[in-house]
Amino acid sequence: MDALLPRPPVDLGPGAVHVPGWLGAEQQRRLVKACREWASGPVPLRHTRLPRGGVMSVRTVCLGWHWQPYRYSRTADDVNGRRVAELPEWLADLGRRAVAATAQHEDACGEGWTSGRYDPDTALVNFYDGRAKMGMHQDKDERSAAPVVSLSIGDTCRFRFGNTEGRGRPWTDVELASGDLLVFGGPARYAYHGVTRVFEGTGDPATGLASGRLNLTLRVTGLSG
Ligand SMILES: O=C(O)CCC(=O)C(=O)O
Ligand SMILES: [Fe+2]
Repeated sequence: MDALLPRPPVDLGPGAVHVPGWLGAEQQRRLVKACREWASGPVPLRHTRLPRGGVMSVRTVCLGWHWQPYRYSRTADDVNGRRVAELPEWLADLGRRAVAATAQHEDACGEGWTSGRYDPDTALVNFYDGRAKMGMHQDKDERSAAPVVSLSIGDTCRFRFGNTEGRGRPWTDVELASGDLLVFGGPARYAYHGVTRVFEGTGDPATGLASGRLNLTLRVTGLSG
């Protein structure tokens, strides 16, 4: 299908670019395999607990830094207290290539996002089953305004990209399919966004993921230590 109907990159407003089919089949397989390993430890894939007692429907494992609402730490204090796995250099490299791939959109983004070296130090790996969703939120626990690089594998989802003012409209709904890249930085860095639906059974099992959806976001925490 991808080859039959190539989908060109789309700007989702200043600072946000969606590049369909950016990851090749081999890269997707490699990522699925790696995610499976990360999901088994040292910190297991888990439903993140929210401060008010709820749990997120997605399951998450973190690399480099552990995220829990609403901070980063080196150890997974809300799971098993262990230090999270390192963010591998090959994944940081993939993030750099992702940012470079969207460089032609930089003009639309005001402040340059490709001017410095992109050095992500954390990745959040989210797994969605057919019922999982993610409510509208900002990625704002990082102390750096560097862009967020998002990679999707498996089932297609409906991703809602909103505005920086609040959870409501205006927003743009896009379908993120297996292999798609999304980068948001500059004026879009603090835009609200979420996943309203996963379309079960739309992923290709050849990726190694028999069902569900994986999303990896690479970020710069701006933290040290
Ligand atoms: O799954 C996605 O596409 C978005 C994930 C996300 O927004 C997050 O992890 O903060
Ligand atoms: Fe997010």
